[in-house]
Amino acid sequence: MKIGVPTEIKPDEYRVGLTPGAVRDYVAAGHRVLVQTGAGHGIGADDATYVAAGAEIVADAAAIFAAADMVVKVKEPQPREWAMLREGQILFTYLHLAPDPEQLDGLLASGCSAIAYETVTDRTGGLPLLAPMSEVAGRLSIEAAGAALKRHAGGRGLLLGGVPGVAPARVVVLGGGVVGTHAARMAVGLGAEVTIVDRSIPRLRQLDELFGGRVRTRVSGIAAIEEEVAAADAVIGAVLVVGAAAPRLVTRDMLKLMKPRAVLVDVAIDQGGCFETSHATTHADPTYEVDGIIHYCVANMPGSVPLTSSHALVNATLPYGLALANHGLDALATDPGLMAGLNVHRGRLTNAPVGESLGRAWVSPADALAERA
Ligand SMILES: NC(=O)C1=CN([C@@H]2O[C@H](COP(=O)(O)OP(=O)(O)OC[C@H]3O[C@@H](n4cnc5c(N)ncnc54)[C@H](O)[C@@H]3O)[C@@H](O)[C@H]2O)C=CC1
Ligand SMILES: CC(=O)C(=O)O
Ligand SMILES: [Mg+2]
Repeated sequence: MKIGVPTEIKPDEYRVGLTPGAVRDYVAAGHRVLVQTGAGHGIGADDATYVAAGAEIVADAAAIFAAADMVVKVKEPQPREWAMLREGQILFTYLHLAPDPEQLDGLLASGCSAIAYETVTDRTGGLPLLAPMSEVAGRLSIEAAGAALKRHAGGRGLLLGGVPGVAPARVVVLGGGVVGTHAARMAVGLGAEVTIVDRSIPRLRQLDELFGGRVRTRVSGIAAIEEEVAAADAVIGAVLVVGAAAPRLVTRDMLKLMKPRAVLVDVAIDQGGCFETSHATTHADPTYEVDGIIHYCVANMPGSVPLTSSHALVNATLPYGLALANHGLDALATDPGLMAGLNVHRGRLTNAPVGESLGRAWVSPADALAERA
């Protein structure tokens, strides 16, 4: 199979879909890998390094999309990329379709088969291709909160950990999954007072054990969220309902209860955001203010640490990518977790939560594959 790796074009996105190390594995398995010139710039891997790994360098994205049987990316395709996808081609990348009907229409019109990293599942129901970036984003979320809390940045002027004799900041984490756990770990490490809110009581039990009583835990609900948000200096939005638009847990009215210049970091913004007042921002201009509350809503947080992130992502995607390269879409039939990743196939939407979030018709991936092989 011909594997295409275009340069990422989302603003301030420095990750790359395949590292030179991963290229070696594809080439060793008998595949050709076409890499756009400069695609590895953000991780310090120049064209010569990719060539040494066995890749062929291609001048532009159009040539990659024209030649590749499978395009391997990081971020959701941008409008000029939808236009280059075609029938029979596999797209393997993050998609985050629930808040993005225009992208869905672009993918449906292309006829491609699009597999979303964020809906691939493993045997335990975990999200193996989302988890590494959630680890990164969870850790970064506390750095973002700490930066936004600084007075010159518009925040309350508070140090997350305080100092002896002065109370630390109160950090509330909504959602105790991968992002939430890694955010809590960083916040606890810095000495902040941390509360994790989740709708799953078994998950809260695990977190209580994991942190040895060093975090407070609360069951999610309107009253609990209102109380916690009112007391918080920083709130990290880290909830997920797989594939679906994020639940809007913090309403605009709740902002009025908050301390002036407190900070909201909406990591869940890639699924539409869990604060009513969230809209996506960029690394170049990451924050804005609503009713005196600072919002940070960067949808590609791991893109700012591409060396860590590209390697962590490719470590996880490589076995799945190789299975697709070796067997094409037949790889889905033998791995129900990879089947769950199929969001679009030859003009059909194949993910139920995306369909329900957007009010669109959908069919199961297996039915779509059987109907339109
Ligand atoms: N902005 C960015 O750059 C990045 C964003 N993300 C996003 O972060 C979000 C979280 O991802 P993960 O931690 O991997 O998901 P996860 O599935 O590991 O954890 C989500 C948690 O949210 C909880 N939850 C769901 N509904 C809830 C509710 N109503 N109240 C309280 N808790 C609720 C679940 O029980 C679960 O524990 C996702 O939207 C993901 O795409 C991940 C990486 C990078
Ligand atoms: C998961 C995601 O949105 C990212 O890594 O950018
Ligand atoms: Mg997006």
